[in-house]
Amino acid sequence: MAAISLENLSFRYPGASEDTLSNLQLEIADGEAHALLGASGAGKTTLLNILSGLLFPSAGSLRFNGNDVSRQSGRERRVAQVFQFPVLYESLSVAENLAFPLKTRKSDAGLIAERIAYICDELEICDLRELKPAALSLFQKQLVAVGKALVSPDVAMVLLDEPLTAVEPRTKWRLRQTLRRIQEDLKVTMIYVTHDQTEALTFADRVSVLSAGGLLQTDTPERLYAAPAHEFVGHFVGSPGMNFLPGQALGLGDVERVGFRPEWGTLSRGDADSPANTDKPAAQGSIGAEVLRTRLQGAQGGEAFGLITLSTAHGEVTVRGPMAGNSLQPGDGLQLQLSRCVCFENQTLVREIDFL
Ligand SMILES: Nc1ncnc2c1ncn2[C@@H]1O[C@H](COP(=O)(O)OP(=O)(O)OP(=O)(O)O)[C@@H](O)[C@H]1O
Repeated sequence: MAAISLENLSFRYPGASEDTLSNLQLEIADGEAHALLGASGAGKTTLLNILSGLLFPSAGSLRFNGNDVSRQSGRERRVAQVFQFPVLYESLSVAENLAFPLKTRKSDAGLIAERIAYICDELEICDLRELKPAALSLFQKQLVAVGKALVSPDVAMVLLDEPLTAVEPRTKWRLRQTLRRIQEDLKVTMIYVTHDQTEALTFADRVSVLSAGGLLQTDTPERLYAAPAHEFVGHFVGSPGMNFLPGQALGLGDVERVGFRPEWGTLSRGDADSPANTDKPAAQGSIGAEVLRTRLQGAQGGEAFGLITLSTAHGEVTVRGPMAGNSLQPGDGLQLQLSRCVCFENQTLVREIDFL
């Protein structure tokens, strides 16, 4: 397995006037489960193609275990890839499909048999060995494709390109869990490329958020959530994303903007001294608000629970929490108390504040 490092890596498509990827700096540890997360057009496919050796960087370098592999083919780098749609030979059995990468490298029969047994055991697909792909579910086919990627004993890294795309919806979570288990068991360096934050945050040890060809943050899922380095990350990660208000709204006039997650707010009935929709800065961490609308999501501990959109003097915000027996009505005056917020200058994180 390999540690991967990108050093000031940039890429520009021939004829383009701007770089599609600019100055990427990234260190991925040997055996790490890493996710590249970004919206459509962020540059994920371009970076994936650079990692797999289909494209070469225009500037900077890509290193595997310290060796510059920027100009090597995927085969030389020993990169294996799992695509959105399982790539299997329909005329070959599962065992023969698994053997294929080793046969093309002229591995000896003993090693091939040993590796197929090992992979089938690890992926729990021993009962599928003699079946042809046509007899398999999409879930099973993708599992075999993962097996093909892992079968070579000297694979340096496995790239997973939106691997759940083609799998039946009800088995997506199972494949994601299986991938995670395999990664942990085999300690393979895996890079999972996706636009889906749930997939990225539940699969990876660390996630890199890519936007407009730049890396905004590389961090653990917990830190991405609690301390987004950039406002875009706060907005993009989480469902719904982070709320933003001017610093002055919370009496934090020394910072430009504050962000808080819907989960970081609790609501209480407003009092006469804290009317909603006034410009008066509130005590730090507390602000007057008025209910705009509510959206029931379910119940927790027998109490209605959902999203409450509030109007404040400084803009709308959304809070997740109990809906007081669903008795909240549009127009109700409330007090919003935050447990935590993060502060931004020029869209960049400058301070984290825990109020409680
Ligand atoms: N062959 C190409 N020539 C010129 N520009 C390209 C080419 N391929 C992609 N691009 C541009 O590079 C940028 C990044 O595209 P890329 O496909 O890497 O993004 P992505 O994050 O994978 O998006 P998606 O999830 O939609 O595939 C886009 O602006 C795209 O238009």
